[in-house]
Amino acid sequence: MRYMEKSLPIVKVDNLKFGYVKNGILALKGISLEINQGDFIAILGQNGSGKSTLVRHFNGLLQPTGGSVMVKGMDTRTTPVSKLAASVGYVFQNPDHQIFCASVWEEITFGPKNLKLPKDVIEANAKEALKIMELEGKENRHPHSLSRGERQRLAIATVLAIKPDVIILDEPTGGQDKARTEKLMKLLQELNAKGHTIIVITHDIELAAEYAQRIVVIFDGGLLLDGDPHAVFLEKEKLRQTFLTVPDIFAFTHTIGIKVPALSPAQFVEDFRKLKMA
Ligand SMILES: Nc1ncnc2c1ncn2[C@@H]1O[C@H](COP(=O)(O)OP(=O)(O)OP(=O)(O)O)[C@@H](O)[C@H]1O
Repeated sequence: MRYMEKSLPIVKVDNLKFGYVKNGILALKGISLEINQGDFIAILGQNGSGKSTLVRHFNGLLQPTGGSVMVKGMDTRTTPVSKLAASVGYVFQNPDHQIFCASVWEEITFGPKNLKLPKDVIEANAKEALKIMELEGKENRHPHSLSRGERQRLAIATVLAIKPDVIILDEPTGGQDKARTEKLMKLLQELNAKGHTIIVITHDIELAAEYAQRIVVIFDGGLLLDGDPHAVFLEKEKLRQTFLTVPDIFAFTHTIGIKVPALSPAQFVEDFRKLKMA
């Protein structure tokens, strides 16, 4: 069921601060951000800038040290993680931090069972997720006997089986080849078109440019940039500060004076074709 309260942001982050107790690191230094239903966001930033720490607040894995995070109007500090899990699914950067069952089938049905979904819905969701992630026929395998790429896809499938409003993927393309990466990003686009809010953490600015409608750049625990890819890519100074380089095709088409610079080579070719036909 998609979130219908359109007047409210689906996730509202207000002056979020977070410090890790064990080493005293202040990972988030006061971030404010509103995520709307249907957004497709790429979160960029250097290693250790706070990207994972930020998104782990969205499903209650972490609780704010200061400020607040509201999900569908629910304060994550007072809402059980099990309730948040029905709305926000988080795919870990390392699938082995997520996978713990003895078989693929157990793994894929664990989340829906925990949410006490009806048996037939659990089965249907699990089968659909396995099909989408091309893991059919591997139901009885031990997850740790799968390849790294397959384990990554299983981790994604476990979240898809819950059908949460918000799907967060922490560097989902690690361990996937180019074809699979493209397939995964296209799948995320389809899920987005069905109303799911998609948040992808990535170091791949080209990927962000091609698929995301909004780019958020985190720098040293703070929000450096937030906007559509064109607006963000024009902020050269700020991007330089965090060692991000705009995609070559954007830089090229911007330099030669194209009014709306291309975000991907495919888009450039498409724009050029249209121009020729006009
Ligand atoms: N479990 C933890 N315990 C203590 N400190 C942590 C923990 N996780 C992250 N940190 C620290 O918090 C800061 C932010 O880390 P975080 O993992 O959120 O960054 P990131 O932008 O996701 O990095 P990467 O791109 O490397 O995944 C870093 O200084 C990191 O060392």
